Amino acid sequence: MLVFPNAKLNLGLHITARRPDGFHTLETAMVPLPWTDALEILPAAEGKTELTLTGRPVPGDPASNLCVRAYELLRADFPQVPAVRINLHKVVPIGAGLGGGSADAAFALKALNIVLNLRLTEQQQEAYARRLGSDCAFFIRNLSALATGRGDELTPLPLPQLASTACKVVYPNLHISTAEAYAGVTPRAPQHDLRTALAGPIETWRETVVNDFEASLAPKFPVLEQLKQQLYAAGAAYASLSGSGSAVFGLWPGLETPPAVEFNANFEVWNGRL
Ligand SMILES: C[C@@](CO)(OP(=O)(O)O)[C@H](O)COP(=O)(O)OP(=O)(O)OC[C@H]1O[C@@H](n2ccc(N)nc2=O)[C@H](O)[C@@H]1O
Ligand SMILES: Nc1ncnc2c1ncn2[C@@H]1O[C@H](COP(=O)(O)OP(=O)(O)O)[C@@H](O)[C@H]1O
Repeated sequence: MLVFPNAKLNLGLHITARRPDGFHTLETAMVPLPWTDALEILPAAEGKTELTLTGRPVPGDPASNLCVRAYELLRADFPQVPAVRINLHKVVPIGAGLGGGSADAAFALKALNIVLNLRLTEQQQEAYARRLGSDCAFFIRNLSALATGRGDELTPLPLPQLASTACKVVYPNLHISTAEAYAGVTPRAPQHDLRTALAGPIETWRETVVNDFEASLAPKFPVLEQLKQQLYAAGAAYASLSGSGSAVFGLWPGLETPPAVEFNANFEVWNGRL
């Protein structure tokens, strides 16, 4: 079975408290971004589960790849399942705040559910996904949602303004560790109610929709603010860091495609619609 795990963007992100377990409570809107990897899961020819990686190099031991961890998690509960061959072609930038690894984990669970005929409900798949990462549960239903708690409590959040909006995502070739980014933030009460702010026209979001990672990352990574300013100079109605970065995106309501913008030649750019 061949699936295409897509990335996500965060629209606003409030880090509200540090929990005793070291994780943080947050509220953020998550929307699917159609920048995708390709993931194939097949019954294994021999009795051994194997992963083949192509495309962008994925840091870390292949045995700890989130696709393999998804399989191992299911096998612990369903020991009779056969071995599988997993082929992952990695496209989405890593350490970018685009949730690419989390998407691979969730899409692996969804594909394994079908290939191994496990008949898990979406709710059960979300429960497995949560165990692989805070962001993973979002990618099971893969619909725009308000995420609270650790980022895994999801409430549907339709955002009709995005239907006719062009989007540009810029990855400045910088790997930002999510754990380190959280460690640099001082939690605080939100200045605006996120749901109310996002109900307004996109043009108002510049004043009301904030990603709390931006202020703490800015001194260390000045390129992030520079990218936002470049996107605003090119007419974006809203520009922001996604998640814990380093990808920055801009939105152009009413446009089919975003305007061309000159970035450093080492940066990667995705243009399209959400
Ligand atoms: C910041 C966000 C916003 O959507 O996305 P990314 O920037 O990673 O894409 C997420 O909260 C990232 O979720 P995810 O990438 O799944 O994180 P996890 O694997 O669960 O945790 C990685 C590390 O981040 C920190 N962490 C994560 C989630 C959370 N609510 N509080 C935390 O403090 C912890 O230090 C944890 O060890
Ligand atoms: N399939 C995978 N794709 C990407 N990263 C993976 C994968 N499996 C494990 N990882 C690990 O997860 C880390 C961060 O993944 P990713 O979700 O892409 O970043 P972000 O948290 O910025 O959205 C990487 O440093 C990598 O070691």
